[in-house]
Amino acid sequence: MSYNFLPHLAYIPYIKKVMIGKTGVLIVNLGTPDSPSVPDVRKYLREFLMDGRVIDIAAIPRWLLVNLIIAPFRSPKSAKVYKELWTEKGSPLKIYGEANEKQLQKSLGDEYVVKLAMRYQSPSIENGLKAFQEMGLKNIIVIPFFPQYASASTGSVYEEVMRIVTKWQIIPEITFKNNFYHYPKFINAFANNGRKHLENDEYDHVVFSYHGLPARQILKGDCTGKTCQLGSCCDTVHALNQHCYRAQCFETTRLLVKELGLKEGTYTTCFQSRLGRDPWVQPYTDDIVNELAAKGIKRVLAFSPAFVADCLETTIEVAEEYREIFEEKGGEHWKLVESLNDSEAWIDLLVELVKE
Ligand SMILES: C=CC1=C(C)c2cc3[nH]c(cc4nc(cc5[nH]c(cc1n2)c(C)c5CCC(=O)O)C(CCC(=O)O)=C4C)c(C)c3C=C
Ligand SMILES: [Fe+2]
Ligand SMILES: [Fe+2]
Repeated sequence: MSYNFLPHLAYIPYIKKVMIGKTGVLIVNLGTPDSPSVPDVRKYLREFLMDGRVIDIAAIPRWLLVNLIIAPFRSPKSAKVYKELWTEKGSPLKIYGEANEKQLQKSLGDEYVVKLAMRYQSPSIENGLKAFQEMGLKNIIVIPFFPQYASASTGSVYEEVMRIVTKWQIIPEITFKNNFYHYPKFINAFANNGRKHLENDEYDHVVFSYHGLPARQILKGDCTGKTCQLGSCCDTVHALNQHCYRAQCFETTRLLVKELGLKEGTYTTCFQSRLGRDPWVQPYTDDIVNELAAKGIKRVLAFSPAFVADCLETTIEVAEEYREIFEEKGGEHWKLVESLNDSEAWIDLLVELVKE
């Protein structure tokens, strides 16, 4: 029997690229504009807000709302704020994401291939997955950088990953990490960042401010249709409300409070970044800031545990805008606890999420 060896030589260039047996780790954050210019911010807001999981109304009214109202009017205002946030190296959300990609790759070693993706703008989920596909990886782990599950964040990342891989001939094993708000490594990492402030300074009150969500998005996720009334029902996480974003946020606060040894009555959970006129999950952070100042509270430490990297929502909204409101109303000191950013503790948690 003759065997022609030569055609196989044609595969040699691919042998370098194909990494059979390795695991791909796609770390995904929300996304940020390419630059703080008005056109780039407009492009980002359009892509972000046209996502039906973010503005969950019918496609035509959503298109009209985003393209005729929100994007044109909000982009110049948001661009101004992004300019304030921007550093020489770019947007903090992306800088920390790129650092995390390198740090996690180093910690995991060459059995894994780590790639950063953004749900909106760049680097895209599509390009990250395409790179994994070309490498012929054994399996893929997707880690959305959102500690608590929400359809608008984690759910949207899942949908985008599935939209892409359903077109593939071979779909490898894919693991999605749904949330990690209750992992001791997550709680300890945030608590340790806060503890440094609490030990060095006096505070009268601690605020835990989470990204808000339209109330209906939570109610739509209630599998029983009657478990969640957005009130004290979110005070515990149990089998029927385990995916309720608001319940997961309250549980995050409880675990942080326990770790920090805070006394009842000295802390508040609230929700920031309301957009539009529909009711969002309550209490609203701006109301709480006003109430605390009116009660004579002078010194507040603020945590933002819905974000794993400092970004517009923390550095500008929590650290600056709420501080300004608080000080205008008679408060004296308002301080944001830094996020997990590029800390070792965050990378340790990511390693646990990959290896568990
Ligand atoms: C309907 C609107 C919005 C929903 C729902 C929403 C949910 C949601 N968002 C995050 C995380 C981030 N959001 C960020 C910015 C941001 N969010 C919205 C609106 C909704 N978010 C807007 C319009 C913006 C842009 C800022 C502005 O123009 O004012 C960011 C910061 C990005 C950055 O570049 O720094 C993050 C992160 C989560 C986790 C979430 C659901 C729980
Ligand atoms: Fe947001
Ligand atoms: Fe709930």
